[in-house]
Amino acid sequence: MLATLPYILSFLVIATTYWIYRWRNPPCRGKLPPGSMGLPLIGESIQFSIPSRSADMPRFVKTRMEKYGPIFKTSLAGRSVIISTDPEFNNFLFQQEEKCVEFWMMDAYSKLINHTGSSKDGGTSSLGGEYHRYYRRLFLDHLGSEAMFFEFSAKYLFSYDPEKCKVKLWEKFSEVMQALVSFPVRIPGTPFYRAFKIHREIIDFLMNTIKERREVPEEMRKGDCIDQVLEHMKTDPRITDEFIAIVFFGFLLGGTESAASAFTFGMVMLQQNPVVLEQLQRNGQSELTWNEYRSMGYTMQVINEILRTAGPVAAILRRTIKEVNFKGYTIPEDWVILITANGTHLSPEHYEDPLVFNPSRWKDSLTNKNFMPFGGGIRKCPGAELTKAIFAVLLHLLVTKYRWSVKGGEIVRTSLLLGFGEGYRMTVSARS
Ligand code: HEM
Repeated sequence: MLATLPYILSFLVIATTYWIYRWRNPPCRGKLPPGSMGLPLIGESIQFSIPSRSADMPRFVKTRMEKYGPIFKTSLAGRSVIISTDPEFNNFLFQQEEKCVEFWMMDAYSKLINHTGSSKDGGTSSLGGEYHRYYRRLFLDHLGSEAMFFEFSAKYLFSYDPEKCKVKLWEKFSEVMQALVSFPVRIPGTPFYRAFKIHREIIDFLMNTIKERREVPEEMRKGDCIDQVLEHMKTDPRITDEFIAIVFFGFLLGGTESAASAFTFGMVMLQQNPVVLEQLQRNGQSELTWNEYRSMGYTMQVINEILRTAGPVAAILRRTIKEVNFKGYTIPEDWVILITANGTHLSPEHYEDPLVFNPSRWKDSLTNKNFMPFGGGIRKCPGAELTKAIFAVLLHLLVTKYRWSVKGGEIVRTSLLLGFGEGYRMTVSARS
């Protein structure tokens, strides 16, 4: 036995060295983008999750962009990942939906919401591409241009009343969001475990709401989204209560947090830039009508600038379903690509003085190829126009009817989200 020990040890050393080598140099038929795969197994997950307390792009992205350029590799939560801040590559990827890349959620997120959109997994066990199609149809058919942010959306979807309902949905959603990039292990005490339990509570709450509504006589229903869904259910047996609960969960999680945090960020920026605020006030003297909205040149410039600087959706995730070749790099199949518009919107290469809040930079055109706050291609945010309309109305009301001052707070960015630490405290009072 003793005689074989040196052989066993040598074998272990060689196998471990080879494993580490393979970890650092993943197999690829061409040239992978530069970058570091970090430590075996955990990769660079820890560095990725460290928040930055500034309005600038997340530190994780900034330091790597400076070192490696706009496209780089890393490893996060057990996955091989390419991060792209290159607008050309991002626009290329938006056009490659379902050809070379597909929608992807971090493993923790898919496990949390019991949803895998991946064709590799055969679509989701129960939902898959159907989830996406139903989701979009329901959104565009029903929400039209009236819904707003979290509680407004919840009210519109299923007549949720935050004042009367004992379940404080918003607080629960915030907790779930904090666990979106975590290792998907269901061990008590971990953020994932807690988020998993809260997610189940929310789904049960939503399923219960659907069940209760079913018992209400048709003539007494509220005409909200649930009522429409109950009609669909009569003719389509695939639409179950759980399916709808998951769709609503997706709506609330996907849109409302981004819009609310971008708007909060905008209020802070306006307070810090009195010249912009004054110009908005001058523009907003008349009553707001549809024609007025369409011609709100400066307001639209302010909205663009809020979306550019706030960048509430810091990551759009895709998985390669085929090898992707771009600008001399090869990205193998089954890698995750994290598209971060912040890396473009806050880069001096694409915007002069990117941290300066300057709506006038949009005076000649409100669009350009380096501006993608709502993503692009077939997955582009269906709430984009709605968000801009709501922002326009809210800004108009705020600057004409109210004054506000920021009492304290800080901007906290992670590589995925825009947040405000303990919250931003503001006082808002009506103008006399
Ligand atoms: C500042 C506000 C918002 C920003 C920056 C934003 C951004 C985005 C982005 C980048 C995507 C694409 C994700 C991807 O390609 O994987 C997306 C998708 C989506 N957004 Fe928004 N969004 C905002 C507001 C909203 C609002 C208010 C709603 C609804 C009330 C909404 C509903 C959705 C939905 C349902 C999707 C999924 C679309 C799909 O899967 O095809 N968004 N959003």
